[in-house]
Amino acid sequence: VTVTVSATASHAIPTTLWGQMYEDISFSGDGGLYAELLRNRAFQRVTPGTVASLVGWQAVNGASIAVVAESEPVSNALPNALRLTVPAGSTAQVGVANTGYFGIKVTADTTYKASFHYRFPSSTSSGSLSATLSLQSTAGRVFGSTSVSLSRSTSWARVAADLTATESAGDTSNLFVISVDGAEAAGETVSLAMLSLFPPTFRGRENGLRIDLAEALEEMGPAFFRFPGGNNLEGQTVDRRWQWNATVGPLVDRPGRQGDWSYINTDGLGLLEYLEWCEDLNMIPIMGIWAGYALGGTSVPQSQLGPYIQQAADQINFVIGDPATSEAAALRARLGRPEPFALEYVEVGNEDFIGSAPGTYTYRWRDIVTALQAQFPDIHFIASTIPWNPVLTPVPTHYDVHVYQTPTWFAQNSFFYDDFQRNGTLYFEGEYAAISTNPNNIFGSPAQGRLVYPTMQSAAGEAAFMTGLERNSDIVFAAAYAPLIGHATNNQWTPNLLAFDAGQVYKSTSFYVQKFFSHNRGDEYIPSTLPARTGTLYWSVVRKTSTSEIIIKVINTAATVAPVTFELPFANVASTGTAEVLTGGGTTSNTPSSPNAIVPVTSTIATGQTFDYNAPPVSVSVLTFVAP
Ligand SMILES: O=S(=O)(O)O[C@H]1C[C@H](O)[C@@H](O)[C@@H]1CO
Repeated sequence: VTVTVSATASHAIPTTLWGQMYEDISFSGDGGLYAELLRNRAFQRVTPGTVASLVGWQAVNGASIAVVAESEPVSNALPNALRLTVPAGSTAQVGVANTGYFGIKVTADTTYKASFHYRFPSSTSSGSLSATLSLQSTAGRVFGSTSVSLSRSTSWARVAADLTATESAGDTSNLFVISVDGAEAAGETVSLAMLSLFPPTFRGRENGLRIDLAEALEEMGPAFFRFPGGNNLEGQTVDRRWQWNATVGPLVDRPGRQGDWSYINTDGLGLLEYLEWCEDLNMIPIMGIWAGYALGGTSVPQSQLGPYIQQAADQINFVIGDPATSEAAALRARLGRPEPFALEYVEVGNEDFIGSAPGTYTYRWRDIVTALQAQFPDIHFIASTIPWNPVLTPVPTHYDVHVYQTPTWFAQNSFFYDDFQRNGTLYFEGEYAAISTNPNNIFGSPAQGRLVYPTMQSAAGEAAFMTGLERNSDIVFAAAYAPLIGHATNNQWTPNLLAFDAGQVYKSTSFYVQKFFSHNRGDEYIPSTLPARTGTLYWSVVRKTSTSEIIIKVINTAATVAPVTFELPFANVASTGTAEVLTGGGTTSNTPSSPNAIVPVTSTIATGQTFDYNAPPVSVSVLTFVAP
């Protein structure tokens, strides 16, 4: 194929084009990006006395443990506590252990920050009781420990201590243990609440993020961050929706909620943490507000939307409001952030094209946006229905389009936006991923074609589609693969851009494609010969004006080499450039057992006003060279 590149750019590429969609799904937040190591740390939303109430916890050396509804709870938000009773006659170290979120990684010379609230409901003895906090293997090998002194007060007290591991554990089957001397504490009962164990966090932020996951997300070079969902914004019922005000302030005041992906969310990673994360990575937030529809099918009647619109206004004011005029903004100031954050985009709901949602979105969108646009005239509100269906007023300026499909669909639909009318509307390709090879059952099981991890074929299909998003970035202002993160085995959705377990992060083929495009976005699009719409070879040409570089992305979805000749109209094209190439077997994935099966390879290539490039079978190539 010969590709003739035009001399002039057609449009500027929005700096917001490539970013991340995040929600707590497949333990991507609790147990993943959020660095808290203890599972069920505050017994939030559990029913005392049930087996589920003790998930993550186990007795040590004969202690009796149970989650109870505390007669005097540690806070209004946290009604439950773990009651630990030391049996009479014991001489061992007796206590309770947490197994973490499917394991706990222990690294030598690392300091962990432990803390918990406690009280002795019926203190029979006086004086203080020494307790040992330790990190140990399930076989009892102690990697690090420290001791704290518990005053035998009947009212709640908080203890915090650093715990340094002196050796690394061989695997992640480890426990965090709180124990007391059985003889000294025989017969005594202590209540434990709001327990926590943090490893070092990304940029050392308190209540922060797991370093290896955060660094992988940073490596992608995202321009925006959409949160808090996705389904996890919506709730199965109205009262289970995500509520911003329940996710800010001291952890002891955060009640948590039943998330929409089968597990309880601690909400320890909350609105303020999301906003600080956006600033740390220089990402613009695309913030979701709840829009009156719960996933179980309930829409709030139009006459009852008022309080929810007010809650959304407060959420926005928490982000950008003036502490002098908004209570929500004053709360932000009290939490240490008087100055506003940057916010330009607010998405109204999520996937309101499902079930009965479109029918009520007409009034939900109208009443919400009419009220909020008046209060926040500089915010762009994004509609989450199918574009133009239903017809909405006020007319949306932005739509969020989602698609989960096969690798072939993505390659064959890279011209999806070429035929869209240019009427000022902008599009957010808010969720897309090749998730199955079975066009007749996209959302089925692995046995039915569902991908467990991205493959080279799925990544190449997505890359082909992304050349179309780049070509149409005059109307596509942002795009994100979804889901972003998922636990390798304990998940509710596959494939995920990043997989992880307690020990490490696994970067997928699709992760590298997202990184390729994000790091090589360029700032102006240069038209060229159009690829065949339903062929197997796709490309896009951009210019990075700051370095006078031309960047050509070439995607070959065929199993055979694709020779391409590029003809450039520029005078001084460098004679050599670099090629970053991701290629491998079409069905090959990076997995926990083969984490680096397919990784980018960089090489030098010959370039010039006219040059040839052989795109390897099933490959994504980024060719970069200077052409001043
Ligand atoms: O069940 S789905 O609707 O397909 O769920 C999808 C779409 C939804 O926005 C997101 O939360 C989820 C996976 O990323």
